[in-house]
Amino acid sequence: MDLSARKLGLPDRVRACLFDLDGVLTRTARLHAAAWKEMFDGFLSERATRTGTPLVPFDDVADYAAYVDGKTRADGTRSFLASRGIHLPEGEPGDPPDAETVNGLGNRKNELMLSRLKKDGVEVFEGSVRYVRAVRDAGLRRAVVSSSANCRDMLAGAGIEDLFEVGVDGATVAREHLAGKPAPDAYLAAARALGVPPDEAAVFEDALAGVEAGRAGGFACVVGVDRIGQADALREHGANVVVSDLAELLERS
Ligand SMILES: O=P(O)(O)OC[C@H]1O[C@@H](O)[C@H](O)[C@@H](O)[C@@H]1O
Repeated sequence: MDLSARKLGLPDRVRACLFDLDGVLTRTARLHAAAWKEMFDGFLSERATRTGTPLVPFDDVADYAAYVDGKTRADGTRSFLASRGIHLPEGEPGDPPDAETVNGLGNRKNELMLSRLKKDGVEVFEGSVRYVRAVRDAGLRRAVVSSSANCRDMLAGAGIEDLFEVGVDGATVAREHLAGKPAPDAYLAAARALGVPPDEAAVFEDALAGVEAGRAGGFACVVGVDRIGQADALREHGANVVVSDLAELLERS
């Protein structure tokens, strides 16, 4: 029996922990949600004026959780637009931020996100950092698995990059043509890079698309991290256990 994993509130067979970034390790999910709202509301309002239809703004809680949270920038853009019956051309990665394409809107959101990051900086959840240190001290392997192409900069900005041996992020997903969350591919790639089979690895996620990815990958345990009162939805989408802070897992065991 491996007592190390048990002290971390995880099944005995767990040898690796795979952490999402935004909303699990760093307090950046609300910055993403605000940047998405600013971008989509600008786009929707121009469109409403042009077509003479009423403006229904982006809901930064409900729309964010259902269509955008946890997904890559392009998948989030497409998914929300589809929920409103809007289909735009893909365009090119280098499209200017005023282009009416999936890439153009994504680039517009990224400009807004980067200026918010510059202003607010990257704050961590202290309980999460304490937990990751306990995971390291127990001798378990550690990876970050994020859909964000800004993941490396955010880890560096938060000063926690040294805690992780492997990083699979939005840039990796694009470069290696992986399917984004809710597909399990990014988590499976991280487990493979650590040399640990999925049924000996735990996934830590705050997004519905993220816990779905954990369930689809056949991981030993999917820990849902509930920051916004969506514990039931996290369970329905694949979490085996839900906590409001990772430090709770240390206190439990
Ligand atoms: O636009 P980025 O930084 O590449 O991030 C993509 C996505 O990354 C995910 O981690 C966030 O949950 C989403 O909100 C975000 O949209």
